[in-house]
Amino acid sequence: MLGRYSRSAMKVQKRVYAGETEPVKVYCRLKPCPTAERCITRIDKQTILLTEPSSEARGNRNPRDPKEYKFSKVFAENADQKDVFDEVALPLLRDLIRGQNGLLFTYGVTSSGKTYTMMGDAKHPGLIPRTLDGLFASIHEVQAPLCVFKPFVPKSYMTQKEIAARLNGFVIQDEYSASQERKAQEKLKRKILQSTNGQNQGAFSGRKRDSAFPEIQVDNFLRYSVFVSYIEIYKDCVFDLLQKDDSVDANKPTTLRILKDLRRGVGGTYFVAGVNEIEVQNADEALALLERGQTVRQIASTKLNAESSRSHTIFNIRLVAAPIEDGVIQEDVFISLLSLVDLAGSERAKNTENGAERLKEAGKINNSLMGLRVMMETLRQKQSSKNGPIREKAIGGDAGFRHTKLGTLFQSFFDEQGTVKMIVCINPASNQYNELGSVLAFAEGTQDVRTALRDDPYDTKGRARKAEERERKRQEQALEESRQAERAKRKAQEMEASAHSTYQEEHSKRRSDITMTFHGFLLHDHTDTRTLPALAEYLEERIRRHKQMAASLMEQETEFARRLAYMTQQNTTLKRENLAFRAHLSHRDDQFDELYKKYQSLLEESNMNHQHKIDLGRELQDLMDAHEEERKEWQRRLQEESLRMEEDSDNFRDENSLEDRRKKQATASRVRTMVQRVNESGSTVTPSAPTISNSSTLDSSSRYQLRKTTIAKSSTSKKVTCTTDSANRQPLPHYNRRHNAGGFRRNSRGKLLVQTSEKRVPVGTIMKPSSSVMKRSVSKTRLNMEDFMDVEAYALEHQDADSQGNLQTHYYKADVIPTCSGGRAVVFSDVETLTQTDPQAESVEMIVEKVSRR
Ligand SMILES: Nc1ncnc2c1ncn2[C@@H]1O[C@H](COP(=O)(O)OP(=O)(O)OP(=O)(O)O)[C@@H](O)[C@H]1O
Repeated sequence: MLGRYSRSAMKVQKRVYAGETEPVKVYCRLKPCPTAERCITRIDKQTILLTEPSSEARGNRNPRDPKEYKFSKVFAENADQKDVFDEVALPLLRDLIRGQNGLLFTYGVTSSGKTYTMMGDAKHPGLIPRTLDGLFASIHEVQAPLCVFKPFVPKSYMTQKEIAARLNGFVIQDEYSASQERKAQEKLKRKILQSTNGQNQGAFSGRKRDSAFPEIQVDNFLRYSVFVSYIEIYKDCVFDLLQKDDSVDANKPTTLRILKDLRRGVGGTYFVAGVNEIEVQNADEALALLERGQTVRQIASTKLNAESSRSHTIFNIRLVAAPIEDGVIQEDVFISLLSLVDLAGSERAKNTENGAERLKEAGKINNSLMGLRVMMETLRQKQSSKNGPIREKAIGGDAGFRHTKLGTLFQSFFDEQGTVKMIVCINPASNQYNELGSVLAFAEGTQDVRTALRDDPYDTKGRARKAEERERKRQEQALEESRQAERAKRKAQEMEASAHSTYQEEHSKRRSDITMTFHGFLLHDHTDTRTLPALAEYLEERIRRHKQMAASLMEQETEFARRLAYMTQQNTTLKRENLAFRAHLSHRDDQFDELYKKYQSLLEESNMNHQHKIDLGRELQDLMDAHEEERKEWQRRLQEESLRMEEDSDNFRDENSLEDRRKKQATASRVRTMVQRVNESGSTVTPSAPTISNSSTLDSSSRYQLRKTTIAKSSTSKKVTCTTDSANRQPLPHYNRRHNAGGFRRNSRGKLLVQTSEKRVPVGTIMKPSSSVMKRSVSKTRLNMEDFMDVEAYALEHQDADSQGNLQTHYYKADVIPTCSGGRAVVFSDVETLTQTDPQAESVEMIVEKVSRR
């Protein structure tokens, strides 16, 4: 619960300076109200009275008492924008130029004039355009060239501590690098400004400008630059309204990226990481960016289904300054920030339109506004205790700043970092009564919160100390130089004296020569014709020598002047080279940074790859180990198995050897009886001719019966039948058309080329193609390519001997197919083999012989 606010703040009116504290100043601005009935009356410059409207009071059993609220100043309904600027924003602008941070926000119910106060329009420019105009009017003579101040970019070799100390800060660039970046910066600005398709652009360019600004003292020993950024906070999400990469078109609502990272930067102020901050050189540029931001906001809000007034906007002006010495801007950079905030309208949920989304939105807005109120109240309570802490940090960070994005960004200003001011905008119409009580109570209570200014923000003491130090060094140097000059002078005097004495000696010698000679010229009278010509000759000689000496002196002078000019020229060239070299060096530095970054990332990648390689090696080793294990296991099993088989076969052999011997003996006696019988009949045994038969009639029990295989051509079934003994009956093979003696493509009508061996053994058997094919065949022993051109089939007859020495004739059959390149491909499709054996070789005697040998 928020407590009641006291008015003690009003007592603290005196201006405070660095190291001291001051209360948050709250101003009240009344919006012109056309209706007659109103609930707010301005009593005096600082007081307003809130009265319950008669319409409300009639239905209320307990009518509320009128209540007075006091503020730093109450602007009447007819107060113009300039009045508000002079009273509220001008001191903040002064502070900004003095290096102090400042926060100014407008607060109030929807449509109470917050945006009007902050922005205004071309005819009535609000606080932002006026602040920008005032700022540039003050610093234009001491403005640094564009891009001399460059936002700090962390380098890969910096430690986290070094980075943290300079985050969101600036560095100084040399002229060469600045000129390199200038074009890119201009291009970026153009791109951002053009990206709104010119919508709403330039409304402020024709704004009404004040003829003169109150003079603001600037430090002439500093050089300034201005950077602006513009963000929106909607439903506690931060959006960059100057984001550079999206073109903004009313027909194509843009998507604003959410920036999540709020960080503490240099000087302890919070900033939105990744926000686009643009250097501007005049108020028009800054306002064009502001308008662009507003257009983006309107277009984006259409997409978000939100009205622009449902979000908070923050326009940040950062003034960057650095001392200049001997025309060179020094590295000591000072930054001050002025945040101009247009808060979303505070309204009660019951006043919002129906709809869950709207209620949620209102809830978020009220949350952040309520967060703000809670923060203020906590600070107020803590600070109200005697010698209570001023800084939020000293309070222990429990003031609730970091619960919302808005709170986090406001925190810096309550942390010994600057001045805070608030304008509470009031619509005095009577229908606003219910809203105004809480708004005014909060606004009045906020005045009890104190903030502290930064102590010596431009480090005036430090700079004075440094200036003293420099002066001391300069004096010491001057003293040393004067001593050296004295010494040199003395030496020069000595040298001069010695030269003089030498000269004197020489001169006196010459003089004495002359004098001596003169002594010889003793004129007796003007008719002394002996002395006078000699004297004239002597004088002429003297004159000639003088001329010679003058010419030599002139020559020496010319030579000296030439040398001096040469050295001056050399010096200028060297200076220029030195400058170029420095620029080059800085460029190299940047390149080095880039390369170092790349090197780091490659190193990381290589480390990762190395680790990956180690992991893969380990995996491979594991797999190999597993494989080796498996192989050993299999070997072991194989050994076991072969041992077992050996044992089995030994047993089997033992069992069968007896049986075998018995069978052999029986067979031998049977054959012997047969032979005997044949001998008795007196005839010889000849193998029977092959017969066409469907079955064997031989004794199936005999292991040595003659198997007669007959190949027959059945005219009806065209099947090859194979007769075997019934015990070893095999499944009947099927006839394959390919094996037909034709064997070539069925419908082939082309010629057949038969290649036979030169030393062909005539077989004269069945292995011949069908007669129709044979009629078209050509037989050759040696072939060349042309032979294949007009044939469709090819047969190769090949003969050799088998392992028994029997003749084998192979008949390879192939189709000859033309190829696309005009050649011929030979595709073998079949082979017939005929083995011829001698039936005599298997005579009964031989069998008997064989059997008896076994
Ligand atoms: N002091 C004033 N003088 C003249 N017109 C005003 C004044 N204050 C506000 N207005 C007008 O009132 C209307 C609403 O004002 P404005 O948009 O500034 O309200 P707001 O508080 O910013 O609303 P929201 O919370 O919706 O953003 C505008 O048309 C504006 O021109």
